Amino acid sequence: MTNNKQKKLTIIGAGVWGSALATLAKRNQHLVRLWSRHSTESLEAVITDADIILSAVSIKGVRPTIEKLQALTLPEKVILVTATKGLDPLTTLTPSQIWQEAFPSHSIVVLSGPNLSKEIQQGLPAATVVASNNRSAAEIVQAVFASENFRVYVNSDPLGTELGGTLKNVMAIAAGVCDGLQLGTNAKAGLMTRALPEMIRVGTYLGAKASTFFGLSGLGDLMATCNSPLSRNYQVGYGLSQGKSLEKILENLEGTAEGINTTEVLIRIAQTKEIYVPISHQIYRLLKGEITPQEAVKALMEREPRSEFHGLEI
Ligand SMILES: NC(=O)C1=CN([C@@H]2O[C@H](COP(=O)(O)OP(=O)(O)OC[C@H]3O[C@@H](n4cnc5c(N)ncnc54)[C@H](O)[C@@H]3O)[C@@H](O)[C@H]2O)C=CC1
Ligand SMILES: O=C(CO)COP(=O)(O)O
Repeated sequence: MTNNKQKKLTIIGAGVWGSALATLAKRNQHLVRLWSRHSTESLEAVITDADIILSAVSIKGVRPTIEKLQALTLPEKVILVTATKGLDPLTTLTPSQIWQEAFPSHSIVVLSGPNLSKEIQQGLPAATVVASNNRSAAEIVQAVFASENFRVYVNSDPLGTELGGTLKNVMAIAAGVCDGLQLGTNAKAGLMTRALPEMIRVGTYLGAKASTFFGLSGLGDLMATCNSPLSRNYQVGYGLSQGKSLEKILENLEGTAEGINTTEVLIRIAQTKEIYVPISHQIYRLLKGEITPQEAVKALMEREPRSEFHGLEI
């Protein structure tokens, strides 16, 4: 039996994040259908009558998922939510930009925040952001997920919200290196603090609001991911600091470390647009095997002296 508040939600992507989001919505008594490309049921069947379709696939699944949906009929009232934290290697676009391009008449909502999926699955308290140009669509998604253990905020900067969650993955790799090399609390504080203006420089260049990066999806997710061994991106950095090869680290990684692809795309953007991204640049060289973790630290420390808020308008 359905009531007015009960929504029909289809989640595409049954990885750890899609599954955690499904748990949250089910706890709120919504009708949830979780689908992955390996499901036996057809995508057409699981989106029938959906009020909301949420995509929690990794970045490489975004375009294939959109193509499958474009081949089906999707009424304009269906709200599309993207929870992916990545950048498209083909176009450098964010997932919400790709979704909006493919479905120009639909409301697109970004869901992003400090949300390590294992903690969410355990029912530990957490907060997140839903952001959209269409506030009422964001509020509908807010109501679907909000509970006593999951506090959901709304904002009107989907791009900034999305880029906070995406760019911090590169910084989480750096944080894993920092902890793995036992560089100490001062170094970690310095790294995380300097990470934020770097993210803001890129984000504002791409059209995001600087203030969004001080919220849950920017600073909040930066703190969560850079401080938790649960983060796959952190694990990548930590593994590299222990002399493991990237290939070996990925063999044992549970799920996707989006920061690897994001670093590559980000460096392409930064080089073309001449954006100063020193931390990301060293992570890029480290991931490529061009330098050791120790050399990355040395390169960061030996740069020309600069003023603290150079080039930043906050
Ligand atoms: N795990 C977490 O704590 C959080 C993850 N995220 C983001 O959510 C996204 C998914 O992350 P996880 O669930 O952790 O990763 P995962 O690796 O567990 O799951 C990835 C999902 O994407 C699907 N997928 C991959 N390639 C595909 C393709 N070519 N076509 C169709 N589907 C494809 C997989 O089937 C799987 O369902 C990532 O962008 C991640 O950054 C966001 C917040 C928290
Ligand atoms: O985005 C996340 C937490 O908010 C998950 O981080 P990882 O993808 O590094 O595990």
